[in-house]
Amino acid sequence: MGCGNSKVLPEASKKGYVSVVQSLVVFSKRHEGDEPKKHKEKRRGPWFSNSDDGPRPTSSGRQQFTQRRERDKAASYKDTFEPRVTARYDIKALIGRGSFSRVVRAEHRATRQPFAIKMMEVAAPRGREVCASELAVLQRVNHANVIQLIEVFQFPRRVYAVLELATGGELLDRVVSRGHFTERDATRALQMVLAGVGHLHNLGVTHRDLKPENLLYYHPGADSRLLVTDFGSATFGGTLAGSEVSKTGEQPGEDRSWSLRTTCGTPEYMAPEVLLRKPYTCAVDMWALGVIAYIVLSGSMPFEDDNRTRLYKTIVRGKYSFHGNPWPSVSNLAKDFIARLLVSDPAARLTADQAIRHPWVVTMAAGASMRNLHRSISQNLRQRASRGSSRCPSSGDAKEKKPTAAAVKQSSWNESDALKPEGIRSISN
Ligand SMILES: Nc1ncnc2c1ncn2[C@@H]1O[C@H](COP(=O)(O)OP(=O)(O)OP(=O)(O)O)[C@@H](O)[C@H]1O
Repeated sequence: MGCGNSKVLPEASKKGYVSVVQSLVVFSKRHEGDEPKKHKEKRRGPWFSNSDDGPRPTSSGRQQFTQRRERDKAASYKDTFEPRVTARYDIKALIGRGSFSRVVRAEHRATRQPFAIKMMEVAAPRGREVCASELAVLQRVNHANVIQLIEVFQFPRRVYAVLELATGGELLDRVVSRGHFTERDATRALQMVLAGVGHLHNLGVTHRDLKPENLLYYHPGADSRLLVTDFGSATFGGTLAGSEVSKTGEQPGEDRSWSLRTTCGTPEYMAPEVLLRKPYTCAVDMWALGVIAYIVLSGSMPFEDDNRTRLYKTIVRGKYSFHGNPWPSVSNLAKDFIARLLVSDPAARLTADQAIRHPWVVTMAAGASMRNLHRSISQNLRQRASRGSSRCPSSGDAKEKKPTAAAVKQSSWNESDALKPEGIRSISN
């Protein structure tokens, strides 16, 4: 993930390893209207060409080379897949790698439907914990804006999760590639994310690693759903009073503690209470959504510093500004929306249900197209990308990953970088 590969992992499910579905789960037909069908697989080009006119054209020679390389890689990965998996799915190409996973594009042999298969290494305890968190959540969720789990194959050293295949690219890729981006476009994207996150929170799930690269479009079409993905840090717990889970009257159990403590996530998106090592709730996701809204509207980060200690201090102080382009062109309502999410006091932060009803989201999504913010957003992202590339040499893994996330892709929390809890506390005093 970006520059750093190590992260503090969230706690494993106290129930131990989740029971996984080993037989085919009937694929829900709920989104028949927007199946990807013949949408082409997203080309993994860089965000920026030399001009502002969009991605650089790719020569057919280079395309052939890339396709050949993809095929070769797929062939080598295919060999490592369990025969029971390859008997049902034809492995087509490697999509990317995570800390404990490989994601491939695959085709169901009988139906020819495309899927993503996430192969998770579970031999080591850390990988097992991440896999358990991810599956525990994915087995519960069912929402148009959350990636859907289709089926799971479990083996002693590896678990294969068959997922909906998202071919539309990451949120920011689309912002950049459109050539035109308005507040209306931003609210449409945020509405979908808020709907997905609201569903998670109502189920008692806190995602804990919301960031633009974990928001994927289902297909490249303009009408695509946006999906919340990557549940490796997610957990049950942190539910706010009034959510469906708390309304059921269930008592907080071992697995469903009402406040969370583990420090995990990606530094630039971490809420102050996480950095302060206070017990926290799903409001941390709403802070992250405030950061995401800021980025989507400006191409810059509200909290940013090469020095992590200074970064954490800035976050804990809740210090950010709406200075520089394109902020003078952005509506006050949009700024109000962000300001109500980037609130240091988690209890005063908007919930997902409140945020989706914020006047900016409601009126702008229904309104006419507004000013084009695209040029400033692209410029800011490009500046970040060039700064980032000089301070974050790519790791071996990064080569396999989409280069598209370069500008805002952030390294995950690294314990060795962490402020001592007392250090952070002294900031707030
Ligand atoms: N269902 C999916 N459809 C399409 N692409 C996917 C899907 N799930 C994951 N990916 C892509 O596969 C790559 C690897 O994802 P994965 O979740 O394994 O790791 P990660 O989240 O990037 O890293 P980490 O495990 O360190 O958090 C990412 O680029 C991600 O966008």
